[in-house]
Amino acid sequence: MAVVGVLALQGSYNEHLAALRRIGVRGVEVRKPEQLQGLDSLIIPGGESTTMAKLANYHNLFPALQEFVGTGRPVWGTCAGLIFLANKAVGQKSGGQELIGGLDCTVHRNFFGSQLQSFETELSVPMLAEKEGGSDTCRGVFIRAPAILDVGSDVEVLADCPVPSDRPSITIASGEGVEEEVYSKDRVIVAVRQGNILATAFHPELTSDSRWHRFFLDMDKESDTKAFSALSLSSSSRDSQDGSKNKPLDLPIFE
Ligand SMILES: NC(=O)CC[C@H](N)C(=O)O
Repeated sequence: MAVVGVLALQGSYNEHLAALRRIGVRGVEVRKPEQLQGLDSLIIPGGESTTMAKLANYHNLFPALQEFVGTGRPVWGTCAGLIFLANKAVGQKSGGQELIGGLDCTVHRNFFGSQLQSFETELSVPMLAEKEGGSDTCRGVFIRAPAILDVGSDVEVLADCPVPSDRPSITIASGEGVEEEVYSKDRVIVAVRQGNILATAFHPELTSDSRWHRFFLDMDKESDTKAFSALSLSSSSRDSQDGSKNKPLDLPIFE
């Protein structure tokens, strides 16, 4: 059976583990470098990226995480996890923070503003519907969310969303002082894929729609001949576990 690691330093790792359980996949908590060995793939959850980086440093996890991403095994970052995977992050606390990197994009850490500007919206995700069935939208739960300002040529954009009209202008502390941040486009990128790296600025693990978790597991199958026993679930049992088909998307999802 495929073993999916979930970085369990801080943030919504329990919700990811529960989402994996709902589709019959074993997730294991990762807190130490040696726990990355033997994993088929890794999820880096949302939370607070500066705190998570401090804890990752404390446990000397960065070299092992960078090596894991370098092996090409699937890695999915949600929210703070997206920030961790970006090659470049802006809007950081002064002094910045260490990143794992690997995803060729620039991310703004708190693009949509403070915790008070958290929101939910329906996102158009035709790719997800095409690959995993169901509706061509998904519920996007954005909690003091980052967004992706630009991407490299190898990065596929999976979803974007309108920039809220009440989005506050944000100042960025840089080495030279404080800069006003300007974003002039009316839409912003919130989900991308680059090879085996998946990143979402929102939290699919907080909804009952399992399709992002399925899509993540399917990525490895696509690029590798390894078979996930989780995916040998019959289509009827998969359908019966797919909250997006059988009931409205409910929040919150806790177990
Ligand atoms: N929900 C989240 O993961 C928020 C991430 C947050 N913006 C950060 O900087 O870490």
